[in-house]
Formats: sequence, structure tokens, C-alpha cells
Amino acid sequence: MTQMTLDDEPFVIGEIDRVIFHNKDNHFYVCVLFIHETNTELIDETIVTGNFYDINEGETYRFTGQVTEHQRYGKQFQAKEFKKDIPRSEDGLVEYLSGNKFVGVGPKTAEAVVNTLGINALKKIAEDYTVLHDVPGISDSRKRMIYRTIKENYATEEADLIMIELGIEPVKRAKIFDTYQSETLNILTNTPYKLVEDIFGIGFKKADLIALKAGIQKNSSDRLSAGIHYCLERALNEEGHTYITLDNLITDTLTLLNDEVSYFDTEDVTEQVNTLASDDKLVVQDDRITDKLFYYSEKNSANKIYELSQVEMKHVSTKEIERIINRVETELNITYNEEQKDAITHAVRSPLSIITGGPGTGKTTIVKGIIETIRQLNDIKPFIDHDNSDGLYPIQLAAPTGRAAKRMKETTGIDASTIHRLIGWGRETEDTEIIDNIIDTEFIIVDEMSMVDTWLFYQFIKNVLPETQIVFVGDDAQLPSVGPGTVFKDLIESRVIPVTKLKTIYRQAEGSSIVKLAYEINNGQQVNIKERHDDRSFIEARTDQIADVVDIIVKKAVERGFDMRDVQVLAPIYRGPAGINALNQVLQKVLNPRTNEKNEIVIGEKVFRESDKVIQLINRREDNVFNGDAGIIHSIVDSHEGSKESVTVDFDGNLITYERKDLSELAHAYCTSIHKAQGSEYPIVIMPIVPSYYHMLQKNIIYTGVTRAKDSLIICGDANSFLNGIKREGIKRNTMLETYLHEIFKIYEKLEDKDIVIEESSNPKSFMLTESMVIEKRIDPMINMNGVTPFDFN
Ligand SMILES: Nc1ncnc2c1ncn2[C@@H]1O[C@H](COP(=O)(O)OP(=O)(O)OP(=O)(O)O)[C@@H](O)[C@H]1O
Repeated sequence: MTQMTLDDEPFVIGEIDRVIFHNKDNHFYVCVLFIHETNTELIDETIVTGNFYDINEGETYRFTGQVTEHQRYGKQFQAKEFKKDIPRSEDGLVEYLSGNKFVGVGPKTAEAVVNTLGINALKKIAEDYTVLHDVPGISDSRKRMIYRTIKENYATEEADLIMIELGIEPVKRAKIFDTYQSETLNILTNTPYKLVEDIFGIGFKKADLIALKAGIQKNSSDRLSAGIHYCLERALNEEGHTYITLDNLITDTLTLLNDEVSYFDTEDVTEQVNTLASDDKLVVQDDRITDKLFYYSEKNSANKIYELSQVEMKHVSTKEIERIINRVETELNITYNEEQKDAITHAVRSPLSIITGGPGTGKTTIVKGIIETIRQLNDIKPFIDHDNSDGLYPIQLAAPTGRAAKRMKETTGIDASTIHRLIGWGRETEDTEIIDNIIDTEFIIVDEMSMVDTWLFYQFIKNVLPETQIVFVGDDAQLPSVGPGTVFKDLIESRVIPVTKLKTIYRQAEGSSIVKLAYEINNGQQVNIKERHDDRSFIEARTDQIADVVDIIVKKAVERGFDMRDVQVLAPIYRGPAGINALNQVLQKVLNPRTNEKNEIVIGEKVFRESDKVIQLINRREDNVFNGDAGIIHSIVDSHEGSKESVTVDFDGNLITYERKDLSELAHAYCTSIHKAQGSEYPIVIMPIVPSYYHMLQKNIIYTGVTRAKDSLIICGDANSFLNGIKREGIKRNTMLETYLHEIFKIYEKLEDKDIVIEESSNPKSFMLTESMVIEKRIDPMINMNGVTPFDFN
């Protein structure tokens, strides 16, 4: 086996003749380079592209990367790294010092500097200004200018060198320079942990490497604080908790920061947590540590839920509701079962209510019934007869994703909005900004509640008017929200809001074996995965065969007239031969092969092509495009044609144009993660399940994947991995919403008083506890543990 050495890595050294294109936002350059030296097939002159910090025409650089073939412009050099070629010969140095960077320095002065100080003149001057006094014939002001220019460049190059050695990519290096400017070297060498806070994409581990290289002691308190923050953020943002216990925080922090040597102990972490809390950087409650955002989100959401639930409702008799439901049944040509009627009754009578159920239990059918019942009870015009130009129809539908909102609108005929849009959460809204934008409506129905995280829920609920009634709808067996918290579960389990759990499955009665499989998974029943059904099948395959199997199935689907929007491959991980990235490459070849007519743009290892199916990875609220929305690339404009490079994506008729710098927001969507598919349904779902997915194969992930399939589900891979996966429960998230709800509703006093009000109370305001709740006595051990801990300093 031959190994590539550093010298084998393709490089070009040469002088920048001119810059053809420069994007100031991401420092992407297209330049013409006169080649001095190269180990590639390029000769004389080439185009070099890449993200560079501060490239100057007329200067010499060394680029490493690869030769690529541009469809129209032939061979060019795509640079991964670049480095200024510091003049090494005396002539080169004279040329450099008399170049346009050193205003007023001509060849004579430059020669004098080099003659006096020699080949290491730059280093000598940067280290000690006074060496310039030895150079004859330069004025003091010129000496100062030379010193300043060299020093600035020296610091930039030194900082750049540190970052290159640490493997920090050019785009991030440029961002660091942009943020700190002339302070870059200073920050890198003295307070590198600042980078974790200031630069998105620089994590604790990278900052730690920088710090250690800069000679910062491993037992410094800056390092301890950064480590504590990192472990807390990891628990919140990666594991989805809304707090971490002190014990876990101590263990995690010590594991992170200590190696063979113990730089910190339990007491050090405890003390530092204490300090950070008194500086208002963390919140400590009993033995729980969290950040302010989540503490106030959960606390204030609980208070608002209490406030909303106390609103006195207009009394509607059971008879009256039954009469209206009967009429609605006739109009909609349906007979609601008892649990469905209960759901409608709670929705109408209670300020807040919850409906949860698996696929095919009639959630959509009930939502239609609720809308009709509310409309008839309150004399609200049908939506189509209402002039909604002001957007003030008294019934508002909302969902956490654009796709779910669209589906709601399609099934009910009433305008539905994303929660973000409803509260005016725009592109410019800061991540931590608390939105003040009251939702002016009388009834709100929120669907796909399992996808709503703690922060979004708080932003929503705080903007609801006290007299607005809300119905929360979802499937609590699905994956929890991507962001921290388990809001829907907490609301259900707190039992302070009437909940209807739908158990009768209608779609199964219609012969769906996909729905049957979903219920077997959710209820922990025996599953026969290999059994063939009209709507689902299993194909045995090894990991290395998955790409071929997927390729064959998709080709067959295309032959039968399905298009790429109908077929969705879902996998739980990105890397590896059966990961999302590899499968997207295979699927792109089948579903959207390269042709001369289709423009392309290369972003790192991805090639985006016109007609590609793509997915949006973060919320782009201003354009009404959200994390997980899928679209088709409509057109790609090339910068060589004079206009800026851009990609326009068609999201169901909503055309959005991305500049090159924004393209990291997009990924191919032939195969997506199961998390990203939450809230969407597809006619055909192909789900590979292989042993290498092991750590991601859990009940709620597989359940969510299976329930995305509407007509056809093809599982391929290893049956045992599937069967073991559905037995594994995901890690339970630590959250406080349920506890805060209990506290505010004073549920314990009610328990002690045996003050039990049954569910059928005609006054929903007093809905509190049913007998079954008392029997179960679900007491959270955290409650009333306000006793002594070392952290009662708040
Ligand atoms: N009471 C009922 N009687 C007869 N059919 C019903 C009843 N309730 C629902 N259905 C039927 O069951 C099917 C599934 O209902 P619906 O789409 O409302 O369920 P869902 O819970 O929203 O499902 P999903 O979440 O999978 O979309 C539909 O065909 C619907 O017409």
C-alpha cells in the first residue's frame, strides 16, 4: 500500500494576477494565478477558488487542494488551504518591503533594511522596533510605519499559523479574524475559551487545544468555567434535558478536564458553579443546574398554563354539546366514537385541552369536528365565507413545521400557520430574544405538539391572550422535539389539563399493516418483521449491500411512475456505507443524474444539481422556510456569467434564492434522518436498519420512521437489529415543566385534602384530578425537597 506524503498533496505556488470574484461574507474567492511552481498538471496560469482570508493581488501564495474540472472553464485549482509565501531570498524581501503594503517605502529604503538586518529582517523588526535605528537614512515616522505593518502582518500570520496547525478550516479562520480583527493573536494566546462563546462551530475541545498550545495552565479557572458550560450545554442541546443534576455535572466536567493528572476535584467544580451562579451565568435550583433561558421558559410556561386554565368559561350543557356534535356528524358524514366525542367536548368546554393518539386514531377527523362545533356554538362564519384579509379569523390553526401547517390547512380548509409565523419570530430575531407579539384570536389548535420544544412553547404560550382557548394535538409516542424538553409529555403527565388518549385505530381497520406494525412497536408486542403484506415488506441485506438494495428499489419505483417526491429513504445516521450521506449520493445518481443541461455547484464534498431534491437544515423564518422543509432545486446561476453564484429552490411554489455562503443551510433530501422527517408523511418509505446504526436504534426513532409511511413501507437490512431496537427505550430527558405545573396547581394540597373533582364536571375550571390519578399517586420526588443542599445560595 502506498501512503501519500505531504509533498504528494497537490499544490500550486504563484502570484495572484487578479481577483475575479470575492464574497465578503464568507471570503470565497475566485482568482487568476500566475504559476511559479506546482506538482500538478497545470501550467503557466490557472483559476484558483477557495475561502481565503485576505488575499492580495500581486502577492505570492502557496495553495494546497486539488485540480478540478469545471464544466465550462476546464481545469482549475480548488484550494483547501493557502499560505502566504514569505519572501525567502534577499531580492524577494526587498520586493516585499517596497510593495504597496509599505506606503512610501521604495526599493532603496527596502534594500537598506535588508542589507542591515539580513534575511530575518521581518522577524527581528516584529520582535524589537529599535533594530530599525541601525538602518541608515529612514525617518522615524517611516520606521514606525514599517514596524506597524510588519507587526500587524506578523500577528495575522502567527495567528493563522496556530489555527492551521490545529486544523481549523479557512472559513472558520476567516470568521475568527473578522470577529477579533487585530486582537486575534492576543485572544488566541491569552483567552482562547472566549472562542467557544463567540464563534459558532468552535467547541470546547478546539478551544482547549488552542489554550494548551498557548501555554495556558490546565488548572486555570477559565478552563474550569468553559468546561462546566460545555457540559451543561451538551446536556441541554445534545441530550435534550432542560437541566443537569449537580452530581452529573461534576462527573462530566471532571471527566472532560482531568486526564492522568487531576487538575480539579468535586469541590473546585462545586465552587465554580457557585461563582457562575452568583455572576448570573447559570441557575441553580436545589441540586439542578440549568441556564436562565430554560429555567424561565419552564417556570413561566407553567405559570401561564395555570393562568389560562383559571379563565371562567361560558357554561355549555352536555345536552347542547351532544346536539351540536350530532349535527356535525351528519354534516361531515361520520359517527364519532365515545373517546372522540370526549375530545371534542373537552376542547369546547375547557380553556385548555389535549388530544393524543397514534396514527389513524382520527386526530384530523376530530380537529374538523372541533372546528365545526366551535363554529356553530359561537356563531362563527365558515372560513370560506369569512373575509380573512386581516388574518383575524377567530379560529387559528398552528403547527411547529411548515409541512404540518400545510397539511392542517389542506384537511380543514382553514388557514394554518407555523407557530413561528404566528408569533412573528422572524429571521432577524435573536436566538435568545423573548418575543412580545400577542396572538389575537379566540381559539387555537396546535398540531404535532410532540415536536414543540421548551423554548418555542414558552415563546408561543406567553403570547396567548388569557381568554384564548387552546387544543394541543399530537402523538406522544413519537420522538421528542429536536430542541430541549418533552413539553407535550410533560403537559399530558402533569394531568392539570384534560387529556383524551385515543385508543381506537381506524386506519388499521382499513387494512393498513403499517399502522398495525406501529402499534405493535409502541405497545411492546411481538413483531413479525419478515411477514409480507401488500403495503409493507422486509428485504434482508448486509450493511455493504444497503446502497445497492436502495438503488434497486428506487429504480423500480421510478419505472412504475413514482417521482422523487413520493419516495423517501429514512436513516438514523449520517456516516458510513449505509449512512444518509452515502445513500444520498447513490440516490442522486438514480433520481437526478448529471447531464449537460443541468447546472451544478460544488460545496465541499456535495454537488448540488438543478432538479435535486434538497432539505432546509435551519429555520429561515423570513422566507417561511423551516428546518426539515424539502424542495427541488429550480435553477443554479454561475458566477462566471457575471452575476453572483446562486441557487434557487422551489419549496412547493415558494421560490427561495440562496447565495453560495448560505448553501450550508441545504442538504440533499433523497435520504434524510428520521428526526428531520418528523411531521411529514410520504407515499413510499424505505428504511434501512443495520447493526452499525446500533446506538440510534430505539423504539421511538423506529416508530417515528414507520409512521411516516402512508401507502408503502420497505424495511431493508438486519431483522435482529430491528427487533432489538424496538425493545430499547430512549434516554429519558430531565425536565421541570411537569413539576412546576404541579407546584403552581398545588396538586399536593389537593391530594392531601382529597379534594377530588371528577372529569365530567360541568365547570371545567375546576378540572383537577380524577380518581385514577389519586390511585396512581404519581408523586415527583423532587417536589417538596426544598431542604438543605450546598446550593441554597440563589
Ligand atoms: N369515528 C370514525 N369512524 C369511521 N372512520 C373514522 C373515524 N375516525 C377516523 N376515521 C377514519 O380513520 C382514518 C384516519 O383518521 P385521521 O386521518 O383523522 O387519523 P389521524 O389520527 O389524523 O391519523 P394520522 O396521524 O396518521 O394522519 C381516516 O380515513 C378517517 O376517515
